[in-house]
Amino acid sequence: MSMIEFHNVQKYYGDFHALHDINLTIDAGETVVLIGPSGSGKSTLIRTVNGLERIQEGQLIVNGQDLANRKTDMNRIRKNVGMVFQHFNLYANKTILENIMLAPRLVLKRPEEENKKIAMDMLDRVGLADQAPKMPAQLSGGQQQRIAIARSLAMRPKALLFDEPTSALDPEMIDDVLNVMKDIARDSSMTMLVVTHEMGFAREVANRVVFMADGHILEDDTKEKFFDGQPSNERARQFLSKIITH
Ligand SMILES: Nc1ncnc2c1ncn2[C@@H]1O[C@H](COP(=O)(O)OP(=O)(O)OP(=O)(O)O)[C@@H](O)[C@H]1O
Repeated sequence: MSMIEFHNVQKYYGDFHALHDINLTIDAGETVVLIGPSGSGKSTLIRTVNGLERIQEGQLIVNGQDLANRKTDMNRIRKNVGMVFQHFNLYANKTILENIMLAPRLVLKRPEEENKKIAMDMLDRVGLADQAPKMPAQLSGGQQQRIAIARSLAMRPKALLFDEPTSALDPEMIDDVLNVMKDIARDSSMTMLVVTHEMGFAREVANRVVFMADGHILEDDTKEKFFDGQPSNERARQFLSKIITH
């Protein structure tokens, strides 16, 4: 069953054509890594999936709902599709536990006791159950990003979008966040679309690697073909050799 389907999608910012004729299908449970040079449209593409950016032409079906249709309820989409950003934006004046319980309480009206239990389970899943009573500023950047992931998981989404989740972190914290993401990716019930330059993550857990440049998808391969064979697109080959040697 497909979770995300782009059919001939076009996206413009004013006159600027940011996404050109995007066709991409992601099945439920798949992990897809999206790569490409700066400005190629990766953030734009990922942000269309939960309606943070609207598309102008084509069809975008997420969890069975058509996002091109203005009548589609975006709140329903966002309940099922979580997003983790580069900057985690936790509420500074609330404890870690409160940060995680807030959205399920307000959006899902989840009963308090159950909400707390799920929040603690998710904290445990990201290895930070002992941090529950602390304030965000008492945690490192890597820990805060793991809290942001737990916060998304607490909504029990069907899909998670990650937009460069480790690129604002100090190097020694990156692996802790990637390990949490790998654990989620191995859970076959979760669909993941991840913008990252961390090719170790892609090699280990991605089902597919998608390469974008100038708003076009130029390559969409299984990870085996992408890493062990050769991407057929010349720009994808060049990009790959650059990010792997650096
Ligand atoms: N709100 C906006 N208004 C106008 N142009 C935009 C807007 N957001 C992005 N763009 C342009 O769209 C293009 C794609 O940007 P996008 O951020 O999606 O690329 P990206 O591949 O994620 O880049 P990076 O790796 O640097 O984050 C860029 O040329 C960018 O300048």
